[in-house]
Amino acid sequence: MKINNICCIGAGYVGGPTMSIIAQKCPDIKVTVVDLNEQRIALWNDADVNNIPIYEPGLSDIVAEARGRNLFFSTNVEKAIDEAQMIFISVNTPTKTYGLGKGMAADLKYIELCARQIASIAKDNKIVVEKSTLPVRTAEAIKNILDNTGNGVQFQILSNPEFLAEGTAVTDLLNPDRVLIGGDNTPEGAEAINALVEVYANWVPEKQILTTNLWSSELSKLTANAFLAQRVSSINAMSELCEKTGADVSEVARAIGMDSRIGSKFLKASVGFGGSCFQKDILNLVYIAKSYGLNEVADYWEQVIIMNDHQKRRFASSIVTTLYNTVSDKKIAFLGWAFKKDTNDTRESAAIYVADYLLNEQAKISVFDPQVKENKVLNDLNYLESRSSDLNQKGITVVEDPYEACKGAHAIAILTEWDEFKEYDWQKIYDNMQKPAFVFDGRNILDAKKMAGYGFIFQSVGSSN
Ligand SMILES: NC(=O)C1=CN([C@@H]2O[C@H](COP(=O)(O)OP(=O)(O)OC[C@H]3O[C@@H](n4cnc5c(N)ncnc54)[C@H](O)[C@@H]3O)[C@@H](O)[C@H]2O)C=CC1
Ligand SMILES: O=C(O)[C@H]1O[C@H](OP(=O)(O)OP(=O)(O)OC[C@H]2O[C@@H](n3ccc(=O)[nH]c3=O)[C@H](O)[C@@H]2O)[C@H](O)[C@@H](O)[C@@H]1O
Repeated sequence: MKINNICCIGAGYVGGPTMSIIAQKCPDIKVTVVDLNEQRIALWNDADVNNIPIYEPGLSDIVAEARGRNLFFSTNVEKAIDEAQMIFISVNTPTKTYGLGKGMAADLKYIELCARQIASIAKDNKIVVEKSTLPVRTAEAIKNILDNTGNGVQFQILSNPEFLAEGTAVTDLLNPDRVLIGGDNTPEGAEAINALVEVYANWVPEKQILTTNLWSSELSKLTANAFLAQRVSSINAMSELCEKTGADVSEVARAIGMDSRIGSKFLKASVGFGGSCFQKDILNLVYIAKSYGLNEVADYWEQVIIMNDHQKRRFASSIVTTLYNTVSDKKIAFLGWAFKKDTNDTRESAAIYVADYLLNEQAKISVFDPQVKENKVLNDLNYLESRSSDLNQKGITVVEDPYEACKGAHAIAILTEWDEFKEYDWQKIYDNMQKPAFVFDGRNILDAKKMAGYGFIFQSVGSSN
């Protein structure tokens, strides 16, 4: 079957960039991205393409090329579903905040809503593609809903998890290590798999397109994220030991990374991983393992989260202890709020938790992030419900100039590894701070010797300097 009309439900960090690349690489396919969020869709359609709602290097050029040609953003979900042969579900699957599985299981209510909507609208056979990250065996539930509430048309379910990382979404999508497609082991399943393989084959070499059964595909996504996060927690665990022993975690990472069995990527010690997915996907994995009675498996993976929480807390507490055990009314500058560089996404960013800790200690925090605006910072803090929004607003200010953020501060904490932080005039920053002036580099991006040369008392993660 040749696909010429695709719909994607969910115009977020995955749906938006993924569909933009499909549209760019497959000009013969009409791609419509739909979302219930009118404001988000309006921004995707903004005449000034620089206003698209997601900051990703290179993305606005691609949207400019394809939008209006074969790429469309719309709130008319029904029409797009009706017209499409293939429907990607790319909605959010956050951790449940209520009821059974609260705090661990994935909340599948948005997925179920999509399935019910597709079932009620579809008047011809459709291929439904799980793009969202889902618990293993979700396809079974989706199929049940589609088959039992539909209009008697045939549905094929595919699992096609997304492996892009934010900040590098465009290059990851253009040159993926692999594309994974899982489907039913039936002739109809194979036909659906082939239809999706053909879409990707427009730009991805076929040997990099893996096809598996549905459950392997669903579980591979959770496994990949668990392994990646586990590497960060492993190196962060070693960072604490380095600080005690005089070893330097960057040197250790380099030494072990040259072992080709270990590999050098994803070994950067940090203030802790953030992002919308690592924590949620591991908690989901832990929940699934527990639900099968696999308690040792669950405990093993849960430790990755426990270590990450510890890393964020110990970074924050070391600021307090180093500043003579009190930060009350002291100005602490935060450079960075996003969970990593080159994105405006702040979900689960370590910065939020470090700020929360310091606000409990009555610090006054001044934040600068090149891509994050004030309302997002406040929303992130309010979401934790640690204190009233009034108190959050009193404790934190967000400024548009890094030098202003640091002016008069007792300490600076680097929370995101934005490249521009390395280029600042650190002597000028030092001169305008309270003395002694402290820098806590949660991303190990600054040179310890140079920073000491300017006069700073400098601490980085995983080194006793
Ligand atoms: N953010 C990332 O880098 C990656 C995310 N994923 C997975 O992809 C999925 C989506 O993640 P994001 O794009 O980050 O989420 P997001 O929250 O940025 O976007 C999801 C969008 O779906 C929309 N939506 C929800 N229910 C809807 C409905 N019934 N009809 C129409 N629109 C609806 C929401 O309004 C929202 O705009 C999640 O399962 C996530 O785990 C996978 C790989 C990477
Ligand atoms: O499922 C998802 O959402 C995605 O999750 C991650 O991508 P992302 O969270 O966007 O970004 P990463 O580059 O993985 O970074 C995650 C966090 O780990 C931190 N990190 C990463 C690497 C490292 O060595 N050290 C480290 O502290 C980053 O700063 C960031 O806070 C995975 O890398 C993607 O493959 C996956 O598709």
